[in-house]
Amino acid sequence: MGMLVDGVWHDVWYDMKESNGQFKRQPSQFRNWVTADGAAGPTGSGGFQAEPGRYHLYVSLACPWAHRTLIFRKLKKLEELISVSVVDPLMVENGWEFKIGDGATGDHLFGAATLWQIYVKANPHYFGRVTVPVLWDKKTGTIVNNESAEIIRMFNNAFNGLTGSEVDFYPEDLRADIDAMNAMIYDTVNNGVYKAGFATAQEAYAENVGELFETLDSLDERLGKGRYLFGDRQTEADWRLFTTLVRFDAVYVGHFKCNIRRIADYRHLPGYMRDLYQTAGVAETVNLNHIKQHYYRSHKTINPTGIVPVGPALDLDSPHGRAKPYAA
Ligand SMILES: N[C@@H](CCC(=O)N[C@@H](CS)C(=O)NCC(=O)O)C(=O)O
Repeated sequence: MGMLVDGVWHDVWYDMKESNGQFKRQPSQFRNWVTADGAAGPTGSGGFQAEPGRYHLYVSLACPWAHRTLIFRKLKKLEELISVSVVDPLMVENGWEFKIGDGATGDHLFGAATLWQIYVKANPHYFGRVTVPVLWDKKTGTIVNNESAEIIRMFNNAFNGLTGSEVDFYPEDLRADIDAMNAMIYDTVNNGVYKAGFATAQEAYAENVGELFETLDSLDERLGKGRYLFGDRQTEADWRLFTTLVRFDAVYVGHFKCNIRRIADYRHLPGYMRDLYQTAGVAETVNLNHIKQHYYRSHKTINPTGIVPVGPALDLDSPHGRAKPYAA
């Protein structure tokens, strides 16, 4: 684990002294958008037109943020258009590394050894953390964007003219509600588990765990009234929640000490999670081995022995029971 300082790699853990033991996630720095016609998106500059074969995704199968982009690539029929390289699950002194085997693919574009080398290709003076996912432009040789929330928005619509995909996970009439739901889920659930797990002060940990379970309790209640977060319409908000839920009992309960309840203990969340998991194509994006290997072996300050727990036994393929009574 480390960061780049003026393009030079340094092996350093998160500095939390300034923040009273609270984990603060750094904003992503590459913020251009791929658009249908190459016009600039909401941030950054233009010149990144949706074209088959032009873009490449760098992901970790362990990472919940990168996982969103893989799900959207699958559901939006982008597999033929956007290629992917998968990093090794272990992230230690060199950060994310490229190795081949057991689901890790190596770097298909440059044969690089580490992800930081890709960041330096895009910006030789890059200063900051080296995170997945990364959306790379083969044509101009740079990183278009390294913010998963934005990459999934691009995938949702920029390539529709090429794929013919019409499914819309961010429909106009629900946008404000989806944004509000995302904000709550991001802060207290997606990032909430990290804020609990990386906390180095008891109070910071307890506060974040409390907020996390308050949100999970309220979501469980909401999911008693509809199949998805917005009734019978599957949206971006469901997929953003899913990537944390599917890691929860295997990793966050033990490794991040988010252990007031398991997802399995809830009434509606387990079936909801399996429903999403069983959506065509999604199971192939879930790699519980990478997930467990990454967290338990990479965070030496949390789990110094690097022992990976054998359990829990999860059955994501069992019937989800969610299609009724919610179907109209
Ligand atoms: N805001 C980013 C966050 C991505 C992120 O933090 N990824 C983690 C893996 S789960 C990472 O690569 N961390 C490396 C580091 O912080 O040094 C996004 O959603 O794309």
